[in-house]
Amino acid sequence: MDSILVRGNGPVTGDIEIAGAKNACLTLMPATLLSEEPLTLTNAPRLSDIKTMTALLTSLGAEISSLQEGKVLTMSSHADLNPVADYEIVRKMRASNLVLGPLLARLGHAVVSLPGGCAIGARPMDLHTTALEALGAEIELKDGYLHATTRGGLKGAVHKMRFPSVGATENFVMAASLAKGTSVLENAAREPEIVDLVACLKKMGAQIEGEGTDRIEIQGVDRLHGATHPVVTDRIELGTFMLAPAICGGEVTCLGGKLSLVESFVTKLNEAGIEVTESARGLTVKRTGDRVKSVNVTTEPFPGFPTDLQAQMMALLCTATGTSVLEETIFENRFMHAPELIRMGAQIEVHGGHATVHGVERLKGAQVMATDLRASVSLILAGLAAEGETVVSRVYHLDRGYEFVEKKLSGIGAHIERIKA
Ligand SMILES: CC(=O)N[C@H]1[C@@H](OP(=O)(O)OP(=O)(O)OC[C@H]2O[C@@H](n3ccc(=O)[nH]c3=O)[C@H](O)[C@@H]2O)O[C@H](CO)[C@@H](O)[C@@H]1O
Ligand SMILES: C=C(OP(=O)(O)O)C(=O)O
Repeated sequence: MDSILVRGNGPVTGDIEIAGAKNACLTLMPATLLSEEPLTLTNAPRLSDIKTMTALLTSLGAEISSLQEGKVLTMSSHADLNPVADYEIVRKMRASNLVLGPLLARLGHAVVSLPGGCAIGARPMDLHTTALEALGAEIELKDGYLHATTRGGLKGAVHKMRFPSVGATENFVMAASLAKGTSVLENAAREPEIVDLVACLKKMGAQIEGEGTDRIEIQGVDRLHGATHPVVTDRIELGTFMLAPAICGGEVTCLGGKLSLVESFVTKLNEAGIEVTESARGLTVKRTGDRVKSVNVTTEPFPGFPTDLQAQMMALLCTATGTSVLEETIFENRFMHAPELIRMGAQIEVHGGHATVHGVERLKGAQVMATDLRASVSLILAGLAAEGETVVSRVYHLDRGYEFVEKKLSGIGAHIERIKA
């Protein structure tokens, strides 16, 4: 397994290009199952998760070509589709569950392996199944697979979720696009990736209103057609790279970055003493002072502070002046980077969903292990702020969500290299 070697760094400067969003691409790709006509995505990120979704959709009968070094994906689901999403692929990636709604809508039945828990939490599927049941699906768990059927197709309905789940919102919206009549989802998730999915579905002929609010209304149509759609900018990759100058000092412009994607995150960066300015090119981040100030952070559904930036923010706060408290409200086990940061000299106490970080002047390089995707990049960021060398092992997690990370960070002057296994 590859590792990443990072050396403590001086200030970073320059431009860094932000890719299309993993979490948008992973819901846009299954939308191909909703139509017989081709769906083309541009600005796709080059990630192992995208390869996993490609393998899953191919196993279901979709034809996918990857063009322009993976930046363009053309997909077509005109063939007879296979309704079974096999455990061997689904177990690799939680987002595989996003084929459930589209398969059900297109075929009237689907058999999708339960994705199971993962390092950051149990991540059940009840919000997905109850949302699809509201549309008339009958869903049963047998041998580790969700067996979903409809009698006479999906029917529009009003459904309120107990929590604004991102994935359940996406499955509901995709399924309801081909249901008979009007559907309303209340307490819907509002993430930009959902707005992006709806923008694409509308290009395919879907009739949807309210995306980006907590009430989405969908008027079902008989069929959807082909479309071409650019994947929205990855706000998590954006936030991650914005932290490089915040941690090392310097000035970096994240090309394509938009304030509207990362507002709550930028509020916290500003509180910590980091300057962020928006221009037509992107977001420019500058750290002028010596050390950042401590800030308290609570993760929340969008537009709140994203859980997917909590680990990286913790890396920054390890060297802040004073004490910060990070509260994780989305996932029950998302502080696994804390013991690794402690190996680097950080002073962190974790109690349930709270982590208290007492800032130290400097971290020290160490051998650390990546436990999940965002944890891995938080250790790289911490390594850039540390004295000496840090080796982050198990970086296959990193490759799920960050394309060419060594190249992108070296481009702004970071000392980082991959050690091939
Ligand atoms: C591919 C993708 O887009 N992944 C993102 C998506 O994951 P994902 O769509 O899985 O996240 P959800 O919004 O569904 O999960 C949020 C919370 O709801 C719980 N829950 C979810 C579904 C369910 O049926 N029952 C239930 O209890 C989860 O365990 C979790 O505690 O949103 C998360 C929250 O912003 C991000 O961290 C992930 O990066
Ligand atoms: C948790 C994440 O992804 P996934 O939902 O695909 O596991 C993430 O992107 O940080």
